[in-house]
Amino acid sequence: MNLASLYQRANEVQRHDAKLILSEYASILQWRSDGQDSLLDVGSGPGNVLMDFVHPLLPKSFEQLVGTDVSMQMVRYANKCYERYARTQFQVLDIGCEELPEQFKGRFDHVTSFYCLHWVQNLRAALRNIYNLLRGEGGDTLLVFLATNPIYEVYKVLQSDVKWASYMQDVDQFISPLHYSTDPVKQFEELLNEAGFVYKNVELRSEVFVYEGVQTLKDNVKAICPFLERIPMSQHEEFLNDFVDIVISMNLKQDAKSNAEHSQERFISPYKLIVAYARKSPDYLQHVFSDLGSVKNVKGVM
Ligand SMILES: C[S@@+](CC[C@H](N)C(=O)[O-])C[C@H]1O[C@@H](n2cnc3c(N)ncnc32)[C@H](O)[C@@H]1O
Ligand SMILES: CC(C)=CCC/C(C)=C/CC/C(C)=C/C(=O)O
Repeated sequence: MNLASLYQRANEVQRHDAKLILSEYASILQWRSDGQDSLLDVGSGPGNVLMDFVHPLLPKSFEQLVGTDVSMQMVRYANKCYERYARTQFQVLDIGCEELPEQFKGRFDHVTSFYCLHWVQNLRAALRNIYNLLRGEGGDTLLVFLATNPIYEVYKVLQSDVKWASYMQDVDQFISPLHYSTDPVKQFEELLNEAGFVYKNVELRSEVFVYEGVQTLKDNVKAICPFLERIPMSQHEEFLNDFVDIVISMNLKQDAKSNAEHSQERFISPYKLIVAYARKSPDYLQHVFSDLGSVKNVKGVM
C-alpha cells in the first residue's frame, strides 16, 4: 500500500471509525499527571488520522508524538505534511518485525493503531513489539483493526479469475488474520495475554459503511488495494470494474430509488472491527508478583 496522497483523500471509513473510537477512549487512556506523554502510532500511513484525531487529544506539554509505518513512502509523505508540528515525527517501523529496534524500546506511555493490524499476519510478533514499545512502569494501547471485511471475499473471487490470478497468488497474505476466526475476540484476548498485557478490553463491533457512488467505491479500493501496482495501468479500470461486478453479485449494491433524480448507486460494506484497549502491568508489580513465591505475608499491593 503506497499511494499516500490517494489514501489521504479516500479513507472515509477509516477516518470515521478512528474519530468515533477516539472520542470514546480519550478519557480512558491513562494520561500522565505531569502531562509529558509520549505516544507512538503504528501504521500511521499519510498521518492525517493521527494528526487530525490523536494529536488534539495530547496534553499541551506532551513529550513526543511518533507516527510509524512500514512504508518509507508513507513516512516521507507524512514528515513533509507535518514538518511544522513540534515534537512530532514519522519513522519507518515494521510492527511485525522479529526484533524491535533499540531506539523504540520502553519509551512510550501510549501506543495507538488504526486500520493497520489486519495487514499484519504475525499478530503475535506485533503485540510483543507493542508491549515492548511501552515504558516499563506501565502504559496503555488502543488498537483498532478489521476482523472481517467483504473486500477479502472479493479478492478471493478475483484471484480465481484467470485474468488476475497471476497477480494475486499471495492473496491470503492480505486478508485479515482474524477474517476466518470463529471467535476473533477470544483469539485476540489470548494474544494480548501472551504478550503480557494484564488489563484488557476487546470488542468486536459489527459496522456497515455505505460508499456513495461507484467512483467513491473505486477510489477507496484503489487507495488500499495491494494488487493494482502489479497490474499494467491499462488494465486497472478493467480490474476495478470486475471488482464492482463481484460486489454487485454479492448483493452489496443498494438499488437507487426509481423516482430520485441523479440518485447515486450505493454500495454497502458490512464489516467487523476489533476495538482493543489494554494496559501493561508496571514492572514493579511484576517484581512484587515474582517475589510472592519467597515472601509469605505480603501486605499492600495485590
Ligand atoms: C489503511 S492504512 C491506515 C493508515 C492510518 N492508520 C489510518 O487510519 O488512516 C494501513 C497502513 O498500515 C501500514 N502497514 C501495513 N503493514 C504494516 C506493518 N507490518 N508495520 C507497520 N505499518 C504497516 C501500511 O503501509 C499503511 O500505511
Ligand atoms: C462493498 C465493499 C467490498 C467495500 C469494501 C471497500 C473497501 C475499500 C474496504 C477497505 C478495507 C481495508 C483493507 C481497509 C484498510 O486497510 O484501510
